[in-house]
Amino acid sequence: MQQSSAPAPAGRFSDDERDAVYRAIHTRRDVRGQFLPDPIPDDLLRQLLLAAHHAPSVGLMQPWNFIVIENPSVKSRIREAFERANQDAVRLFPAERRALYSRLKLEGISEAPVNLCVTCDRSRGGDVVLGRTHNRDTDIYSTVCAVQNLWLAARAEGIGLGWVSIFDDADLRSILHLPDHVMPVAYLCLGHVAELYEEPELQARGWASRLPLDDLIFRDRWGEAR
Ligand SMILES: Cc1cc2c(cc1C)N(C[C@H](O)[C@H](O)[C@H](O)COP(=O)(O)O)c1[nH]c(=O)[nH]c(=O)c1N2
Repeated sequence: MQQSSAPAPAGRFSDDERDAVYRAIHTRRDVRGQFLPDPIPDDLLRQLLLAAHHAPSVGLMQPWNFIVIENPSVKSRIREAFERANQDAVRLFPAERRALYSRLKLEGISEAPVNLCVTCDRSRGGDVVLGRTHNRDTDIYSTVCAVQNLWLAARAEGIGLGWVSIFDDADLRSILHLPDHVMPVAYLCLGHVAELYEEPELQARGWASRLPLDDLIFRDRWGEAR
């Protein structure tokens, strides 16, 4: 017999619950330099990973894996990979931005007690996955949804999280022994934090700023460039 579970009524959030969700969204920050050395208890880390694991995914593919990295020698190889990539990165910016770029702290690999690589197993679910038939990259999008869930849950738990993407993919693959069908999607640094920036650190440091929302909304103006 086929099993089914009927949809339950959509419970409304209380005002406090709703405010808490928005607070997590609006005060979530990318953390690089504010990590404390205190360890993250295993059950708390598991809670965060459970939040990630409840992300939406194409065809319920759940293509993610979570590689937990705490070993200092692995971290130090990752840090070296970052350094190599970052030396290339700085040269790509116009000369007048390079000094500011070089002053930015863009990772907390060694300081964060836990590093996490969130990967996407592109073969999970077989060749044909519902919803992925016409856009193969939806598995990667799903994995990014898991990262965002993790990021928001971490914020609610007082855990800082920083995403580091300045790597040569081949370095991450080789250090973490990833097979070809597994893609490293996000390299994350996690740890307790004493304080958080009130605005994106890149904005506080004059690198970029949040765009006005109204400039990004297009409604019934299909003829116009966007
Ligand atoms: C895909 C992706 C990749 C990266 C980032 C984010 C995302 C989504 N961010 C963090 C990014 O700079 C930050 O989110 C924005 O500046 C906005 O700041 P808040 O996250 O709101 O604090 C980031 N930060 C950093 O210091 N080094 C990095 O390599 C990256 N890479």
